[in-house]
Amino acid sequence: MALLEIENLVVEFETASGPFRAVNGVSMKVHEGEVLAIVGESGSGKSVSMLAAMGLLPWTAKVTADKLTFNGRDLLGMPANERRKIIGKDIAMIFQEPVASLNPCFTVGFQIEEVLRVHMGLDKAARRKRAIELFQAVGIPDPAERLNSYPHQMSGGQCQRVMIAIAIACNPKLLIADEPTTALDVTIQKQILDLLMKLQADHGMGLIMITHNMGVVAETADRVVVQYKGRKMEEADVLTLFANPKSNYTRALLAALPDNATGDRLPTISELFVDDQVEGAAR
Ligand SMILES: Nc1ncnc2c1ncn2[C@@H]1O[C@H](COP(=O)(O)OP(=O)(O)OP(=O)(O)O)[C@@H](O)[C@H]1O
Repeated sequence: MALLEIENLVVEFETASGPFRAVNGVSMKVHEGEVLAIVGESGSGKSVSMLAAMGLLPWTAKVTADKLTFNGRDLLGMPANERRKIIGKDIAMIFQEPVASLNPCFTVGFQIEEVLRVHMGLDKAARRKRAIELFQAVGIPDPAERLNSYPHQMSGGQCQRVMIAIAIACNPKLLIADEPTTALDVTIQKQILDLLMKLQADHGMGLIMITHNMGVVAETADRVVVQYKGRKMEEADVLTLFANPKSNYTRALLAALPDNATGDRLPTISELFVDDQVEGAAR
């Protein structure tokens, strides 16, 4: 059975100029221990698809799907309090802006221990012990001391490590990483990706890697979903996608990689891809 199964997901936002369809009939599956990359340019609906699955969109979003299940359980049909028990525990998410994702008013120790209190029911001493273990696991030096720091006292890379520690605190079955390295320095990006891949392998988690970066896809993914303007354009295992892309949009994404540049100037996606091909999108 798939860990997360999505069929024909549609997300519409109510806006001042009328309804806006951000996700248009997307389907995908993620299995235990599998790394699925969702790739596409900014605005293609990658984050909104996953926030919809997590139930984290604002009330202006209308979410429908033929199927939206986690471990066989219907996420859309279940009461909000049931869903909250799954989100943050069995499914965890990390975001692009690690500093902004943490609460500036509380120490990072308080924030990780709160997750352990709410979802795991650990007492104070057990929470502290586990928090130190988790900080060690994500490579934060002097973990016992660092627990007393506020987010602004840590670098972006350290804050992302804290976010990852919080995300894995309850041993999730599925981790959704939304552009986890985009806001970080290039040298730190590789360290964070390596850390995520190590944790995924050690814990056998399913991992959904949302990215606009084909390099990240090549380094991490088993399978890839390519999205454009809210639609799924293509889905393939990573080797097939790079060797034999089916959709023109995927070909355009690959041709825009610096390694594939042939002339003086790198072509843009819009030069390489004509939009009317979106009608041929995969379901
Ligand atoms: N609350 C909202 N109200 C209205 N439109 C929204 C809302 N949230 C997102 N959108 C729109 O939905 C579309 C998809 O956004 P989404 O964030 O999923 O894109 P993305 O592919 O993840 O790109 P990025 O990498 O830039 O986040 C965008 O056009 C965005 O402006």
